Amino acid sequence: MPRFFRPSQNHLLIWRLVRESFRQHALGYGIAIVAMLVVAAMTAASAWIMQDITNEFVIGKDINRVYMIAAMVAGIFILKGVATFVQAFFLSRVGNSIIADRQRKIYDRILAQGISFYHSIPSADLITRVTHNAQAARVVLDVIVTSFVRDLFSLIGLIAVMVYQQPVLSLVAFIVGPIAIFGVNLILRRVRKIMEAEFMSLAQIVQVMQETTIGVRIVKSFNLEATMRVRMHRAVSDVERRANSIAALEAGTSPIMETLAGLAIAGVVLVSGYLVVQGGQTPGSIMSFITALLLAYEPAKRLARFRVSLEAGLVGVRMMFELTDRPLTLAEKPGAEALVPGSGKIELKDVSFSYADGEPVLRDLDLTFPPGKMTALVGPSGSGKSTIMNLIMRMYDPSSGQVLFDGQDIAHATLHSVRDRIAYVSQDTFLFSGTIMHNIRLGRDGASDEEVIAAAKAANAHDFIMALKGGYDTQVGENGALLSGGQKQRLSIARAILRDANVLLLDEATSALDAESEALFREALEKLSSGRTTIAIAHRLSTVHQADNIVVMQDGKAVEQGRHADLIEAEGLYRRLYEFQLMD
Ligand SMILES: Nc1ncnc2c1ncn2[C@@H]1O[C@H](COP(=O)(O)OP(=O)(O)OP(=O)(O)O)[C@@H](O)[C@H]1O
Repeated sequence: MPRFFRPSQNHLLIWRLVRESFRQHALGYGIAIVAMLVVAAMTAASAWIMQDITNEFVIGKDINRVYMIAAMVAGIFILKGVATFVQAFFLSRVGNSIIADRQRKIYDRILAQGISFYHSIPSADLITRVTHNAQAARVVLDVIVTSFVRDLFSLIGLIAVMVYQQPVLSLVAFIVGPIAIFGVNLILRRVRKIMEAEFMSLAQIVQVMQETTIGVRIVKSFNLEATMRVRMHRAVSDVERRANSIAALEAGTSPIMETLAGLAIAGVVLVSGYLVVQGGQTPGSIMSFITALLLAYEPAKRLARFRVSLEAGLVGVRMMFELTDRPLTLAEKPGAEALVPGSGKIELKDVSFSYADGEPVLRDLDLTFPPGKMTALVGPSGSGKSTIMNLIMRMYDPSSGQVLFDGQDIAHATLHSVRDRIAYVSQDTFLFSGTIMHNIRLGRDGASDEEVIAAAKAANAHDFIMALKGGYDTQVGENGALLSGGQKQRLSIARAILRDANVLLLDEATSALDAESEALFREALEKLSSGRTTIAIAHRLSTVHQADNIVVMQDGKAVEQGRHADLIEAEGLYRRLYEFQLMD
């Protein structure tokens, strides 16, 4: 797991989280903190008043004082109840808003990342982070606020009562505290390790689930149910085991605390009994002291466990900052400007490129894609065809050289303006959840229903859409599961037609369509490509026949160029590919 933060930097992590969150939610936290201070004060007051209760009842026998004390007791508890409500209400509201906020921030950052980021982190890991890490931020802040304000101030108030009432007895209680804290801290290191491992197992569950749903056809047809079940059950058991370990560790703090507290309280009872019986002290003071001691136990216990709870949450917070702090893998240059629209001429000038630290995939490539013409890219698998498209869409920047749109280097343009010029029809059509209307309209935000229908007609999709029961309002299912391959392709053409960009990138599907679908698709494509700068990764003979120019790629270089007939005549690589019925 990549780590930006070492454990010793926990305090920096906490400080950053607290600073960012408190600044944004100052009012909510302010109200919750005031309410917590009231709770702390009322807790101390309830211990204090035990003195009066005991003394007046046992010794004073004054009925008017009893009324007054009863009223005070009622007042103290009502005030404490109201303050507890206010504190819980505002803390939850702020907490929920922090989760929502963090989720938005994590998602926005992920969305801003370049494509290589997505290849470096498994999607299941990202999904788990969006859901769990934001929760962790809330947990950590809740622990900090309740511990440092409510518990700490309650404890201070109660200790003040204890010391005031019985300074000597208080010493007995104070010896025990540090021992308990030391014992609990021994547990810390293991909590951190287990939490990190638990996160990985959670991501594993999401991953198996994703693969099961996306790959359900393969799972079923290859009888992979048993294999998937084993993977899932293993991941689930891992999470279960780790959750149990955490529970055991957290519960492990209780015996330490209970034993020590029991000993302390027994000691106090012994000494105080002696003081009352032998020393002639008033029972009221002792009662008040013992009440304060008993009430101090819970906040003291929570404070002692504070670091265990914090550590568990910090694992998620650390991962969250690690994700949101990651530099963008592809960013706009400062002062980037929108491309000035032109005829649609695209050039690659002396372009070399390699993915990450790998071998060069493109080498000193010079290519020109003339405006309004169709260029077919052909070549053996792995020769760099898709990489050329990636660079034209600026999914990556070249290692050296330039990609020019109408003479302008796209590395200096805004990403939006580059992609706005392009309509991309990918090999595997991707449909989003929603209706057919929605899916086509993604081509151009704000297009009217009529424009969508016109695009569908031009893409030869209108007739099949109308034959569906729901027409344009038919839900396509996850990634278009309810449509055929040919139908999905025509929808993606409709989307590209609607986009009306002057550059068309077409990554032709390798899988064959039936003759009718193929004919409908091809006709739609011809309409789409006419008058646009079209670059097609071609797997079909019909495409290369239609192309104005064919670029033959091999090992990252353009080894041949020309029209179909010329290349056949040249008897080079193209001819061999052609004789093998083209491409891969
Ligand atoms: N994201 C990536 N990270 C690392 N290497 C990659 C990545 N994508 C492609 N490659 C490598 O780059 C080389 C060129 O790949 P590219 O996809 O451009 O070839 P192609 O000609 O489109 O192949 P095909 O016709 O099989 O799709 C291949 O060796 C491939 O393994």
